Amino acid sequence: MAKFGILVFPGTNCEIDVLRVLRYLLHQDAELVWHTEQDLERYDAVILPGGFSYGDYLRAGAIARWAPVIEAVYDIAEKGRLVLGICNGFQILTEAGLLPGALQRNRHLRYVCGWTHVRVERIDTPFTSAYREGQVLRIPISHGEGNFYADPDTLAEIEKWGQVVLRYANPDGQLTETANPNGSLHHIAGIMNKAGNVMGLMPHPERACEAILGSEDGCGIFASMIHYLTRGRVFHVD
Ligand SMILES: NC(=O)CC[C@H](N)C(=O)O
Repeated sequence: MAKFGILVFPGTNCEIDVLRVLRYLLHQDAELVWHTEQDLERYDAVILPGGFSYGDYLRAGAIARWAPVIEAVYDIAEKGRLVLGICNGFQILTEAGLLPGALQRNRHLRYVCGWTHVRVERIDTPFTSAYREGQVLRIPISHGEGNFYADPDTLAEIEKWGQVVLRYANPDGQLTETANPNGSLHHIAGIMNKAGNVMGLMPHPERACEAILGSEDGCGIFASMIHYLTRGRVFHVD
């Protein structure tokens, strides 16, 4: 069993969904952690869930990034523990400099909420080993600022290091214009750091872990993390 800390900032709203998946569906030790916490040493993995931390004032994630708990996130990331940012959590991780690039307002300047498809680009990571290479996942999105941007040099480096984990695609895995819901460069939906222990993604895998909710495709993210943490290595299912 792995021990997960789920960070909660004022305005976070997806923490119970993540807690439910980890505790009741996947039977892990998981608990909520308030943003004032300064020590995350007791967790194998930390998740920054979605929401509207500090009301998205200034920019989504720009204020949460200065919360006391973020210093502790730097510490455990440095030690190679797993850190996953979902939606607003991804925004906070880019603001904190733990992941490259930025999440700008959606290209059409509208909030988008609905189902999307993402193609798994890497399966040799602690977050995606439960999937098949090129597998297309059906996972919902819900954001106003999900338009991934990086300057040309940073984007080239992200691609060169193979840091793109998920790209928006159509159900056949093609990177068509209409499959990109927010204008993200290179269809980027999820990236990791160079070390491979910090990942952020805009889609909400915790909302796609039960068939009754319309998809179980998101569960592989959490299952991969658990496998990595309990077996100590990346595992390929097939
Ligand atoms: N679901 C979320 O985490 C929303 C993220 C952020 N508040 C946005 O609108 O972009």
